Amino acid sequence: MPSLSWKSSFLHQGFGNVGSWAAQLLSEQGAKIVAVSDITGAIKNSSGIDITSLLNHVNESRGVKGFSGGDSIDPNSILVEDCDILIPAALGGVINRDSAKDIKAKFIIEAANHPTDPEADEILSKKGVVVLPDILANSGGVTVSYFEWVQNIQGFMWDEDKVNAELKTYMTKGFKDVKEMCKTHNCDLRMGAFSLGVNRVAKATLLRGWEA
Ligand SMILES: NC(=O)C1=CN([C@@H]2O[C@H](COP(=O)(O)OP(=O)(O)OC[C@H]3O[C@@H](n4cnc5c(N)ncnc54)[C@H](OP(=O)(O)O)[C@@H]3O)[C@@H](O)[C@H]2O)C=CC1
Ligand SMILES: O=C(O)CCC(=O)C(=O)O
Repeated sequence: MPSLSWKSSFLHQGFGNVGSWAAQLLSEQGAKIVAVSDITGAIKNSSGIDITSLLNHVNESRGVKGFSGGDSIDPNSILVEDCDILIPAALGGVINRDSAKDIKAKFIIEAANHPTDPEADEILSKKGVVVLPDILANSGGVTVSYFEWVQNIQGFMWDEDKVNAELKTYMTKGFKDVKEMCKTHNCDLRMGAFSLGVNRVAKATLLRGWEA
C-alpha cells in the first residue's frame, strides 16, 4: 500500500459544507492542499493554499474564482492534477471510466456520496489506488445526526468536546472493523465496509424476529 502522512498533498473538488470543513481540519493538521474547485472555478498552488484566506475569499466572493493565493486552472482538470490524495466533495459519478485512468492520486477519500462508479473502481484498483469509500469516509455527518437523536430522546445536551470524543470513538472503531473484514475476506475497503454493514443489518433483522 502507498504511504500516507499529514504532510501529503491534497486536491479537493467541492468547497461547500463537506469540502471546506475537510480542508480546514486537514490544513490545521499541517496537510498541504494544492488545488480546490467549486462551481465557480478552480485554483492551484503547489506550495499549498492558505485555507483561512480562501475561506475569507469564498465568503466575500461566493466562490473560489478570483482567489489571489493560487493560479486559476481548468475546473475539469481538478481530478487529474498531481497529488497524493484526492477528495471528491461535490457530486456523485465524477470518477468514471473517463477520469479514472488519468487520476494521479494514490488515495481517494470519498467525501461526496457515490463519486466513483463501478467501472472506475476497477480501473483504480488495477492502478493500485486505495479508495476510502463514502460509506465510511463521510459517515461522521450521519453519526452526529444519530447523536442529536440520542440527545433529543434523553432531553440532554452534550458539549462540543463530548460530541467530538464520541465521534472519534465510533469512527476509529468503524475503521478498525472494516480493516478486519478486509483482512478476513481479502477484499478492498468498499467491499469490506459494505459486507460489514449488510451483515450488521441482517443480524439485527434476525434478532428482531423477522425472517427472510
Ligand atoms: N453535508 C453533509 O453532512 C454531508 C454531505 N455529504 C455529501 O457530500 C457532497 C457535498 O455535500 P455538501 O458539502 O453538503 O454540499 P454543498 O452544496 O455545501 O457543497 C457542494 C460543493 O460542490 C461544489 N460543486 C457543485 N458542482 C460542482 C462541479 N461541477 N465542480 C466542482 N464543484 C462543484 C459546490 O460549488 P458552489 O458552492 O459554488 O455551488 C460546493 O462547493 C454530496 O455528495 C453530499 O451528499 C456526505 C456526508 C455528509
Ligand atoms: O446530516 C446528516 O444526517 C448526514 C447527511 C449526509 O450523509 C448526506 O448529506 O449525504
